[in-house]
Amino acid sequence: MSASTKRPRLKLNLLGSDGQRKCKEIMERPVKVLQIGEGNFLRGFADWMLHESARQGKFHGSVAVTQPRPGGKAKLEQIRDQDGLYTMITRGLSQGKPVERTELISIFSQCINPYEEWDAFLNLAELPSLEFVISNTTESGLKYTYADYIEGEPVQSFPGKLTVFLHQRYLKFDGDPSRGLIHLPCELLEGNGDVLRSCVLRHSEDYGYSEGFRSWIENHNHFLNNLVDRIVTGAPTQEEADSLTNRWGYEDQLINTAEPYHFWAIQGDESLDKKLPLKQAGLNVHWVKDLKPFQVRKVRILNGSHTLMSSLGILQGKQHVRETMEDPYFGSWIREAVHQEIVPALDMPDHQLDQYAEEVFERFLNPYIDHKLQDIALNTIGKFKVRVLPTLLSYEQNQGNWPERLIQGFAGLLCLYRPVNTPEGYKAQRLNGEDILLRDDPDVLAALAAHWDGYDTLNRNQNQLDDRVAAVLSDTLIWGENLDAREGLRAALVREIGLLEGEGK
Ligand SMILES: NC(=O)c1ccc[n+]([C@@H]2O[C@H](COP(=O)([O-])OP(=O)(O)OC[C@H]3O[C@@H](n4cnc5c(N)ncnc54)[C@H](O)[C@@H]3O)[C@@H](O)[C@H]2O)c1
Ligand SMILES: O=P(O)(O)OC[C@@H](O)[C@@H](O)[C@H](O)[C@H](O)CO
Repeated sequence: MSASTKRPRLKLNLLGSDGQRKCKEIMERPVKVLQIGEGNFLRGFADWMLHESARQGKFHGSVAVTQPRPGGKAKLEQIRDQDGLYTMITRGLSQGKPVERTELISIFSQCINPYEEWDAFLNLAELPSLEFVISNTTESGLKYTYADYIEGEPVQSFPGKLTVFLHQRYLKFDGDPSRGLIHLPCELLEGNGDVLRSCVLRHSEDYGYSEGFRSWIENHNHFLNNLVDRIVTGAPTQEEADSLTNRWGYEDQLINTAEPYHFWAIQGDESLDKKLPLKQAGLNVHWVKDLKPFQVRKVRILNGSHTLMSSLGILQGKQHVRETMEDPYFGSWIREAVHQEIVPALDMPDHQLDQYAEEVFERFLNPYIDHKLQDIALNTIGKFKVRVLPTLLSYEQNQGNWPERLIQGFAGLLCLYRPVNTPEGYKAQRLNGEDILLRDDPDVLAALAAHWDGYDTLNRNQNQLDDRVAAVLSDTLIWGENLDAREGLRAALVREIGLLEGEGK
């Protein structure tokens, strides 16, 4: 029997009178935010920020949390069961020093399952206090999916549900411009605000809503493009959870963990910080005119170095980001790749980028996080095209030669992605001969499998390798362009692949 089964579940009445008073003081504030999504990320990011601002007496509101899809009601029930309370543990290194903070988050005042409580969900739309909609439904949730709306029945998709919700608000307040909402979709898509707005407009046509409604959406609702950045790692191990249960005297089923670093860039006027006082609460939130530099910086440096290290690291038998960073060879290699090749290829002041890169390395070395390379490697080809390839190409354009380490990373990707179709899916071999499953676009994997079919690393000659690399690089289905037309790229890759194959023997 685990230690946790002997203890009561976290509830308001388990807290001392001071604890209850502090939590209630926030939870009894009017609902200002509709939250669509109850996942780890939002609870470890936006809710944690709103709680901090509320705790400081700056944000005078609370959050109504709702689940975004019919499945997964368990998490919402856990939230309800714990009176909306959960514990947030922030830990890692900050400026080289270990940081650990435990906070009880009490920002949820309502908890609604739209698939069972459709009317209660729509009633939230009529609240005069409501100002914001914050969502995170992964990249799969923020998209248009045609579906009819049958009055009284819940809409399945997130944008479809939001459209009906907004229509209810429009009718309730007779299209009052001041009742429009501010939308912050946190999904990691470029132009996330624009995407959500266009989904809502398409659904409003599908549902036959009036021109007046569409104009209210376009003119009086603000869909803000934004970029979120924080590594939120969710529940701790069962062993640690049991030990915390014993220490606290109650069980919290919703413990969440995250790194200290947090960053939120929102494309919008800074005056909005009066309504959503996050920056003034000292949080690392930036209201910006142009989100693009922040997006490029994060995608090329943080996500780019993740992607770059994942293929080479997996090929060489590494498991985690920290382990890769701590390896004397790989650790220096990734730092040099960022400072000497990624940063110079970006059209931004180097000192700011170098500083950001150092923060990223510190995050990668977080002793509390085991971030699996194989998780990062999910859909690597697509990620490589967005996160690494543009850097490689602009470096060559600016400097007139191919960047050594990015070419090595690309060669690593080409060596790993020689898939063989098996009953379990497309598999590849590491340098030590071990099989691993590749999780990528099946059409791309099939094309790569065909290009490498029959290739034998032990008995090939230079021309055979050259031919195979030419076939892969010129495949526009894989890269979206003929990369073999880029002068010198094939030769540089063939050289590095030759070295990697030599190492593997
Ligand atoms: N965890 C992190 O460190 C981190 C950091 C930055 C961004 N993100 C992004 O946040 C997203 C969610 O991560 P998480 O850690 O909260 O995961 P999670 O599994 O805890 O939560 C996922 C949430 O998305 C919803 N969802 C999933 N598929 C959906 C769909 N098809 N339609 C509607 N809703 C759907 C789930 O119901 C749940 O609310 C990821 O896509 C990730 O890219 C995560
Ligand atoms: O989440 P993905 O799969 O798109 O990318 C893998 C990592 O690069 C990513 O999760 C980062 O850790 C995250 O984007 C940090 O904010």
